[in-house]
Amino acid sequence: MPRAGMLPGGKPWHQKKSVMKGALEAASEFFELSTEHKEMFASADIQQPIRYDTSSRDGISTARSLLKHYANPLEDWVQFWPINPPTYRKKMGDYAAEIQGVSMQLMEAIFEGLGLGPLYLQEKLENGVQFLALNNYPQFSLCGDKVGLASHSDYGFITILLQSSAGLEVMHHEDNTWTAVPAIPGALHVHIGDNLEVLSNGQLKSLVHRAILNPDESRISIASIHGLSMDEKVHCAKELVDEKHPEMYKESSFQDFLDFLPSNMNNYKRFVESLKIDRDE
Ligand SMILES: O=C(O)CCC(=O)C(=O)O
Ligand SMILES: [Fe+2]
Repeated sequence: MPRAGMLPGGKPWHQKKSVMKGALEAASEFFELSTEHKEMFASADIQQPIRYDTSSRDGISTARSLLKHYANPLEDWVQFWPINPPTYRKKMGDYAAEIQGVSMQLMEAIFEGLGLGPLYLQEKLENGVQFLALNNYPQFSLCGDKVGLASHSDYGFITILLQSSAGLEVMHHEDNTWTAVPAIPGALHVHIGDNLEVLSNGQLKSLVHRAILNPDESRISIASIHGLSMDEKVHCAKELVDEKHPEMYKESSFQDFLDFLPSNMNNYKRFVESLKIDRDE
């Protein structure tokens, strides 16, 4: 077990806190620059496989802007990251590496809890996808929509989220009500994604969440999504399937999810619902 004052991953707490602070600074500087110099970010600075987007309604930029890029292994992806602000790659890289370590420790504990052993899928996760989604939300204004990001569940096994101020809300499975997740300085929020629901054969459920605009200030969140590599299929762990607990979900890969998204997302609250095997047929 981690000692008090330490997070899994080894570094003392105060060092991790400064890594988190650095990531929020880098994200905030990136979004400031990208708003001021849209043309620069539409061309040279941003290449595939990185995506920068901003949405506006009736010409007013009410909704979030976002930057998405891969992060693991860092040495393969960092070359695609923004070169401006100049500190971006260092600060976000330190954060990404730290969080990848934290995710490995959390996955060990989760697999142990499921009875699969702490080393289950370890190598595949070490070489798996880490996907960073940086979100920049404007302050809530009375004329706009209060929802900055509509309800969804994340793909992958777990998401580790850092928020600059409050805005994240999570939905209870039992009654579909929303609870706000407080923004505690230096705290990370972790939730379960669709892959872990499939792998655990339904023992764990992916969490539906959304982002609400903050009435007092603009807000940044950094979601780090952890999963297997792009084409690797995730299926129910065979150790968790028996006569009493038949396989509940079809297998799928990250790539299947990306292919599914554009046309189907409106039909399902969570991607994982499209994978459910109907046993009444
Ligand atoms: O901004 C937030 O708090 C949530 C972000 C999120 O859910 C995502 O990027 O998938
Ligand atoms: Fe999410």
